[in-house]
Amino acid sequence: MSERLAIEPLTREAFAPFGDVIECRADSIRMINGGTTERHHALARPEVVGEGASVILNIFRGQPRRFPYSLDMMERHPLGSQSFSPLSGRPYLVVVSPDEDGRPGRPRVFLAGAHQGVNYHRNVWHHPLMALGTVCDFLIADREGPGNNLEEFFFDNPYEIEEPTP
Ligand SMILES: NC(=O)N[C@@H](O)C(=O)O
Ligand code: NI
Repeated sequence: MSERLAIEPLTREAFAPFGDVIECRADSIRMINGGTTERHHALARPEVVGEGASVILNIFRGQPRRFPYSLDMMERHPLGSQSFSPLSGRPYLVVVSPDEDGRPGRPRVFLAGAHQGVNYHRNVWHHPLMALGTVCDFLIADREGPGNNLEEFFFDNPYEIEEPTP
């Protein structure tokens, strides 16, 4: 019997140990363009390390996950951060874990709204993209460059995630 993981609402505070939430905030506003535009400034800072590395922008077109979902692995990117910003107007799941002696600890599952992006800090354990309901596009900022930027870990006992209730 797999251990079921609860789904939490995504908040800046709860996600802080793992990265940034990219969403409009009253304290991030800078009025620009003659007062016609709110600039929500520096909500996250992409990070890449290593000679010849650069930050790139990508679009991921994700297939929806099926539920109940068996969470059997996590990954991390030791050489760079990775951000996901939804482009399709739908919520999605974000799954992260603390590091425990080089392996992911108990995962935490967050339900992200269509107005919320996330930026995983460098080397933070997370599950690959989890789109919900239909094919969804996401704008991704992550790293291109030399070296291996992907570490995966497979659990001996997968966890289970139930379908999120809307
Ligand atoms: N492989 C890849 O670029 N995607 C993953 O890193 C992910 O977090 O979805
Ligand atoms: Ni990733």
